[in-house]
Amino acid sequence: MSKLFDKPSIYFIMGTQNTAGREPLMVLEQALAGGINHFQLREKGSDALTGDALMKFAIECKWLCRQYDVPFIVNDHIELAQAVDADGIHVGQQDAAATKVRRIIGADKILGVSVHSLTEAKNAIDSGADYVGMGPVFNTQTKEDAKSPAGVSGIAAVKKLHPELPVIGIGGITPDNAARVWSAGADGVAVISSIAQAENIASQVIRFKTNLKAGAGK
Ligand SMILES: Cc1ncsc1CCOP(=O)(O)O
Ligand SMILES: C=C1C=NC(C(F)(F)F)=NC1=N
Ligand SMILES: [Mg+2]
Repeated sequence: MSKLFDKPSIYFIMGTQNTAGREPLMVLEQALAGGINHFQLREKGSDALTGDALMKFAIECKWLCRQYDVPFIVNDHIELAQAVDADGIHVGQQDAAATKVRRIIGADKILGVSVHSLTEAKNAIDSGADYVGMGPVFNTQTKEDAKSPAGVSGIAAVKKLHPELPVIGIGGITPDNAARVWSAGADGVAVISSIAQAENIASQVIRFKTNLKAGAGK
């Protein structure tokens, strides 16, 4: 299997509440056409899909990702990830313990863990995480209970101690600041609103790629 995060990964994350009223599957298809490298279904909030509607939506997202050979990751909901045979699951510190999740999903699925410190990063590695997400890096309105922006120092610190651990930056990332996350050593950038709410979604993904490639040269 190719390296999970061939640098720099554009990791698109979306739920039905992030698309500013546009058809979510159209948004995902456009992002895939633009060349995202990973997709995470993060269905949260009061008007989030549930039950059969969520299951149906998740299956449709998964098949779109399959058409573009992009890993399909489910946030939080292990049972949903299992039910639709997702490629992986992403859990936060308040979700099921990563060790338990790894045992449930098995060795071949992707396990991502949100971390906010070196200790949490170490625990994630010991729990069998394939990558960690760190943020919010910049200001974000997308996650109501987000911690205050931490900048890129945490990413640099984790990469220094664990150079082999893929680290994804998240929170307020746009084409204009993505290179800063990249030059701090991140293996990829996770993006919700800057892609999901872009005028032209595919071109916005291409803008991320172009700016990251340019930033990589620095
Ligand atoms: C899920 C999450 N975790 C930390 S910030 C964030 C939201 C990121 O959304 P956006 O890319 O729109 O700032
Ligand atoms: C809260 C989150 C933090 N990081 C990530 C990822 F980008 F996948 F690492 N996803 C999340 N849902
Ligand atoms: Mg969570």
